[in-house]
Amino acid sequence: MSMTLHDAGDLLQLEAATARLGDKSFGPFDIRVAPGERIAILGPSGAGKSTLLKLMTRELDCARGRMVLDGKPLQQWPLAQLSRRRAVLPQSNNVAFGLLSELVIGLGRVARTHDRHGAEIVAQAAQMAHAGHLLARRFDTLSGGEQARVQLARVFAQLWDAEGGLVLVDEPLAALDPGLQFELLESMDDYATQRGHAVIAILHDINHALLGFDRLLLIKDGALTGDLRANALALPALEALYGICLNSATNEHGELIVTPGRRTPRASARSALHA
Ligand SMILES: Nc1ncnc2c1ncn2[C@@H]1O[C@H](COP(=O)(O)OP(=O)(O)OP(=O)(O)O)[C@@H](O)[C@H]1O
Repeated sequence: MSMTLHDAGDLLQLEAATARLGDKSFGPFDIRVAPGERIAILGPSGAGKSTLLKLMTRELDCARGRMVLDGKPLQQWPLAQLSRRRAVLPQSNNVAFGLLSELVIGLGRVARTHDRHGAEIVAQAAQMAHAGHLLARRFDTLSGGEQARVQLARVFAQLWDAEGGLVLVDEPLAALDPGLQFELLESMDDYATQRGHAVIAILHDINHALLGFDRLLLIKDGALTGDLRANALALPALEALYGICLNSATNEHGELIVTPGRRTPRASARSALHA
């Protein structure tokens, strides 16, 4: 009897995927990603979020288990083909000294041999990432937030003319001011929705996760501790994940907004002095 190793509907499937870094083990992760899904990965610092993302991007090998992208084991994808199907924004990018932003964004297109519309796509991707005015600037002279926008434009350019792809991003909004964070959250959403791309993003901001994503993967101590819809029912699990309180409200657009707070009042040094 032949066994199906993946669900035909899945874009990405992790089957007991386990990573090892030094003496630490991460996983086993059992995760299925459907085409077009928007997934946020949340968890405390050092929990293993980037490690999980690196497994999904093939930057790290599975010590055990396996990963399947669109029906084919991830390891078997030829690199050029893979880069036309999935794009990755790592947590930090080291770009060769002196490259123009336009060229950095164009790096997203290198797997295409006859890229007739490449220049046009680079310009459009830059616009979408609010980096259109940075194209002629040297990347290494840009601020952290400007560099983040150029890198996001590179990711946009990579899968600009693809459909049903996978976008994996590690803290894409961390270096941006609050206004730009909302703008780029919207850009990522528009970009992915127009093309049917799934998005998996590591985030530290719970509000961004609730606002722009359908599903939350909660990571703690190297393991998946929750796989939930991104709605009010997820709040107790989020409180437990970070050891905090979340006060919630609904804004005038009907969106759920949370305010993180401490679980217990702060025992301040001042009150201890007067005790
Ligand atoms: N190459 C490595 N060798 C050994 N340990 C590592 C290695 N890379 C990461 N780690 C450790 O593995 C743990 C998980 O790291 P990871 O980067 O996945 O965390 P994270 O959840 O993304 O954290 P943050 O939110 O701070 O970015 C951390 O304790 C980290 O120090």
